[in-house]
Amino acid sequence: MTQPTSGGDAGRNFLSVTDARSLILDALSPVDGWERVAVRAALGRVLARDVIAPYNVPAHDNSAMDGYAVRAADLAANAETALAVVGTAFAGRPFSGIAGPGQAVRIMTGAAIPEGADTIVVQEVARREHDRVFVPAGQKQGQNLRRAGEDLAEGSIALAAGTRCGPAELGLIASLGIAEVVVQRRLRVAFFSTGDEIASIGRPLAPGEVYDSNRYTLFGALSRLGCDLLDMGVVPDEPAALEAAFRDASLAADVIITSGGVSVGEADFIREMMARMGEVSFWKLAIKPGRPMAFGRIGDAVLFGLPGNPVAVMVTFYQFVQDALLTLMGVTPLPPAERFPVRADFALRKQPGRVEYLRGRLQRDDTQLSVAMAGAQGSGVLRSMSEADCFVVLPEDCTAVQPGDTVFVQPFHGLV
Ligand SMILES: Nc1nc2c(c(=O)[nH]1)N[C@H]1C(S)=C(S)[C@@H](COP(=O)(O)OP(=O)(O)OC[C@H]3O[C@@H](n4cnc5c(N)ncnc54)[C@H](O)[C@@H]3O)O[C@H]1N2
Ligand code: MOO
Repeated sequence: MTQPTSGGDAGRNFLSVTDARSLILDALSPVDGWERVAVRAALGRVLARDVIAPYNVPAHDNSAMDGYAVRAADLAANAETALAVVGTAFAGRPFSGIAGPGQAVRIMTGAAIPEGADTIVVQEVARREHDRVFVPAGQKQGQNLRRAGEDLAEGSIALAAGTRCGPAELGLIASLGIAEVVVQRRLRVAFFSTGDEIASIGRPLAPGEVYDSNRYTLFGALSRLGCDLLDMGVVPDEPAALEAAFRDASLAADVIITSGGVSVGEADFIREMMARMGEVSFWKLAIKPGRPMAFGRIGDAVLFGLPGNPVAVMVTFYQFVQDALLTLMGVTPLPPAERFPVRADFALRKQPGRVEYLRGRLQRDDTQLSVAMAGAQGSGVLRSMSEADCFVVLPEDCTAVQPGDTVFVQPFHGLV
């Protein structure tokens, strides 16, 4: 395991984002269990076994263009060559004869290359006169041909175990004639919100209450990952209720995600409860937002105690929890974090010693991409999260940003 290092902040030994990620990912391995599903049902699922190509793809040498299948040896180097057209090859209806010396076969895209032919001349350059075709000089042997096994050789790994299936993978599996694949079982994730001030939607707010948004955000994020969800609602700040919720969650799920109660407030029983029921570390991360976070285990379940602030939930989910869940789901390798440099269109002062995730909006003019702030940056302001399309990631040592500076952004597309 990586040794935690100080994230600065006046030497208060905050855990850095990099170390927290390593501590989490090093502690996790894929859950056991697989099932066999039909190709369509594999969308979003993780392959538990390699998919092996049962035959060559393409299965036979075939034409990449509509035109004429010819023998390169027949063609004159510097002059037009006349050939006798002896038949036609269609995709799915091959020419049954042989293309002999001085002969050509009319051929359509995808049709098998007739025996004897080795080159395709596209019809746009050929001149047809009755049963003869005139081929101009300058053709290259083997042109416009797709070779058998060019995409995948029989017996080779078409998709490795650990691949998460998207549309391309479904198509690839189908192209091999495979109807079912073996995938990892779905991850079971239990989640609840904590806090006496948190009200579920569907009733008016009492004074001092706020509606529960975190459970809806988490529902969205977890649903996209294809997890089996156990939504346990809002659990009040009462030891007996919290204990029952943790016990039930740890028996039913692989992962428990909570929000709220991980800081140091007087009503934050949840910290004590987590510590008593399992092996849980409480971290102060060198990050903003999302500073307090808990990670560990209760029974056999992996626990993430996320901070209560709604944007802190999203930042910690996407910077830590998502890759942890993908690891438990068996995804390997993890998709690389996409980051790219753009010009800042804003000014900002920043405390050193922590990574800040700002909500940004990418803007394009004719020549370059830049990023503006997406609105108020408080860690409870979900509106700017909804208006943003990227995180602007300011590293620990950054102390200020001026318009025109280069900053790194992490686009939501592909992340969220
Ligand atoms: N003395 C200190 N105070 C705080 C610290 C600290 O280090 N020392 N950290 C601050 C930071 S940063 C955060 S983030 C919060 C996180 O604290 P908790 O995890 O204990 O969260 P709560 O106090 O329960 O809630 C914080 C905030 O978020 C609202 N909230 C909570 N749950 C929901 C929900 N499900 N839906 C919508 N909104 C929710 C809650 O009402 C609070 O406003 O602590 C700081 N304090
Ligand atoms: O860092 Mo807290 O995470 O401000 O919201």
